[in-house]
Amino acid sequence: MSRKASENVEYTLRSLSSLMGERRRKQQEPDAASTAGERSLLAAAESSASLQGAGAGGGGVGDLERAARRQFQQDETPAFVYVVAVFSALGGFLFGYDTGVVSGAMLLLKRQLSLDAMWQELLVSSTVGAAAVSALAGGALNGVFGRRAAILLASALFTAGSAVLAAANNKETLLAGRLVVGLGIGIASMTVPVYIAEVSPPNLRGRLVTINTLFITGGQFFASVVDGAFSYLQKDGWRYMLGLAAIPAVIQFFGFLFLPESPRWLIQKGQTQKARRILSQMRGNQTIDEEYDSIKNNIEEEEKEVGSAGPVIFRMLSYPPTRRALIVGCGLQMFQQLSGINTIMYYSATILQMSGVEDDRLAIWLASVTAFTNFIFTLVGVWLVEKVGRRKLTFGSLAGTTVALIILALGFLLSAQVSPPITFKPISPLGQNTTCTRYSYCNECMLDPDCGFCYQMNKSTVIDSSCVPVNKASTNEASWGRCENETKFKTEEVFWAYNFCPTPYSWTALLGLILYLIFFAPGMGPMPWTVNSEIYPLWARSTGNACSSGINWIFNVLVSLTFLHTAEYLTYYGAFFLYAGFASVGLLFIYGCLPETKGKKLEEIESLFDNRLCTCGASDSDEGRYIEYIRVKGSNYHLSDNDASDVE
Ligand SMILES: O[C@H]1[C@H](O)[C@@H](O)[C@H](O)[C@@H](O)[C@H]1O
Repeated sequence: MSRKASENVEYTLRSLSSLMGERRRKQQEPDAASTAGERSLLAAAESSASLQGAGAGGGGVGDLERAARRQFQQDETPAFVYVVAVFSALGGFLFGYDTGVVSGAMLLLKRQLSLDAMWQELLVSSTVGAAAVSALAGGALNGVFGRRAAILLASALFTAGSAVLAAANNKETLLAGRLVVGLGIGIASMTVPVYIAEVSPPNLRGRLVTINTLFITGGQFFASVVDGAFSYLQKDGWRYMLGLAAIPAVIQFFGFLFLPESPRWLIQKGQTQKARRILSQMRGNQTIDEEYDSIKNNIEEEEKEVGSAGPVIFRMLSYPPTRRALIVGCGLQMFQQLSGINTIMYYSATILQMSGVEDDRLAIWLASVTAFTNFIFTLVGVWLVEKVGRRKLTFGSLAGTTVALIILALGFLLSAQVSPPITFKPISPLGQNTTCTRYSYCNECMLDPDCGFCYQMNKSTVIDSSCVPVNKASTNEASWGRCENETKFKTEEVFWAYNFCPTPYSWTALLGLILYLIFFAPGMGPMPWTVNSEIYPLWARSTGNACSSGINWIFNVLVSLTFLHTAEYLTYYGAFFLYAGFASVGLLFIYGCLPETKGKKLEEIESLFDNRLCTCGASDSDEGRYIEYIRVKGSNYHLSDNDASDVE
């Protein structure tokens, strides 16, 4: 093929790709029209290329294009990108570990340090509260100091917090340690998905960001195993549980000393030379010119369009596409928490006990089966995200979650309906007033956190049942009476139920629990994080993620802190019906407002929010559309005129 012909083709394809890569200029321009425009441009380029090829001696350009296409398909993502993703996702692991481990640690801690209910609650929720604050503040941190610095800070906080916790000698020090760890979790939760999204190639972005949630659920599973293992070590077992997190934190810290900054952030800060080098490293044998140009053009255009004056959050709110993206991002995070995932995880031991598992330790181990199910099905999400896309995966997942919540609620409802009556009212020892002995049915007794149900079994019927106060130091036994201790359980042949009632319908709740995790884990678990990492333009990315992660943590605290009270007022089944109601509203929201971002370049995604909010359901037919950018010629690494600024 003649040189001239090949130059022409390169020119045509180059102008074509820059035309397509260009962000939508007019926000009023309808999506469908421009899509059609892009399609016809592609077709036009293809026909002009083959015409030129024919003119230049037959089939040359066709060959060239085919070769380019082959090359494009063969391009392999360098292992380095995976290394970077895995090291970053250690942040997710720590997030999961530190939020998961506390329930097991608390069982031992409350005995050893005689913690009352307020202190127990404080130690659990202080971490989540601190995470909310630092996630919100993490936006500014990320914007000014970069993603790498934020991740380094998060791992330093994790390490310091874990060391303080392992060495703590009183509850105040424990609280300080939990706060420090919480600050680390918040920063990691908002930075890691952004960082991974910014270094990933578009075709792998969803999968790599979803790996972060896989690490979160992996951390929760590992925490439950550690809890089980150290629960045998009654004295100081909690020190190991809380302190072990320092190991992955140190690994991440040292790893990140050698890992690079996000090239997109560097370009934004004008360090273009360094950015090119890192981008080349991340893309291996693929050309980076087009990606680099498109990031750069994008930043310049955005600065022109949105300006750079005033706080980012105000600019985001006054610019319709980012305002819509923010609503979608925060909405997704809010509905993730409102569907009750953390209540399910936290109370899985209780739900399992309800289904007939009476041994406490067995329930702790079975809770790790719950965490394992959450982990394994997140893996299904990692596999599905690039196949079915974010929108279908999230919608399908939430639909299944809603059904599972209804089954779970029905399980509790049935159990309450056939709740065994209280047939035996013991007299409390002198000076011990209690409300427990006033209840007439087990389900009333179970909803009172101060009381437990003590009963005997005659074949499969509950007999001689009473409601008595629970031992404050251990919910495994009553504070007095027939269920006072293990020895009495044997001599009196009684059983003790705290937080549940023995009924023949408990399996329904177990079925609901399993279905819940199977549906929630692949979609609603990871997608809010994944989608948020990609829907904001660069200038708004850290702030957007800070806000949405903050919302996630705020709703996390609200839902988990209010669960027991909600259950007290609405009963258990009422609480799960309420979550099912929230999840149904979430379904409408996702159907109407969540666009598909699969396969798109980060720079193109903003245009998905050009249209009025809640019109996404209408553009479903466009979902399968995929535009492939092919560069025929180009070099990976060269100095451009403006790059002289930061040559090292
Ligand atoms: O995506 C994660 C994941 O689903 C976890 O299991 C849950 O505990 C978190 O709250 C959530 O943000």
